[in-house]
Amino acid sequence: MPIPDTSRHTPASMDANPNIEKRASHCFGCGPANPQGLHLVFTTDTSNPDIPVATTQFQLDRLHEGPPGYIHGGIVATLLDEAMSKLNRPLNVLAMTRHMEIDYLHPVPLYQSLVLTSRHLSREGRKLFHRAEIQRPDGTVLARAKGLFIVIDARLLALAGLTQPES
Ligand SMILES: CCCCCCCCCCCCCC(=O)SCCNC(=O)CCNC(=O)[C@H](O)C(C)(C)COP(=O)(O)OP(=O)(O)OC[C@H]1O[C@@H](n2cnc3c(N)ncnc32)[C@H](O)[C@@H]1OP(=O)(O)O
Repeated sequence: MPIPDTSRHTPASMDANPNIEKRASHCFGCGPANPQGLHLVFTTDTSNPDIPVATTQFQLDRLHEGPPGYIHGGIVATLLDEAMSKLNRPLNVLAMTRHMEIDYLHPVPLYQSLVLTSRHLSREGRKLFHRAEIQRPDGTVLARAKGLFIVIDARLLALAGLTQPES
């Protein structure tokens, strides 16, 4: 019997380390340990600490195809969600996506280098409002999203058997 590939088959509940950041190494969007993930690496501009901006460049191939030659719409949503989620740590919170809405303005092409960027808009208590865009290098916006993220408190994290990130 073949030995299971633990990078794919170990359930999160069986990971030894409860630290939330170490567990994030298999995140489909940004986890370096996920062999099928997107491996997105963001640069975060915190020159205005109240309005962080996250940016990355990416290029996908047919593994993520939807319409012939273009990225699947669900993957477009993943890209936009991932970019917005990268604004939470610079704001010193853990937060999860509660709601997002997407405008698919143009098909998003495979095999082209594209720019994915996100920006924090505002905060109301535990509600964070962000936006994100996918652009061609010439600035043409192909898809954009607005997202509502809810701050996860330590109690909820503990209930899930997880611990806070190391500061
Ligand atoms: C538990 C595991 C923890 C893991 C931590 C990982 C951290 C890092 C992970 C990185 C992940 C990367 C990203 C990912 O992929 S995250 C993965 C995808 N997201 C999820 O799985 C989250 C699932 N949802 C939940 O678990 C709960 O909803 C949470 C815990 C988030 C909040 O549940 P809770 O029961 O506490 O609250 P609520 O849901 O009733 O509502 C909350 C508030 O939102 C308001 N509202 C709702 N809709 C709208 C709207 N359209 N416009 C304006 N406002 C709206 C609503 O009125 C309320 O406001 P208020 O009444 O309070 O004023």
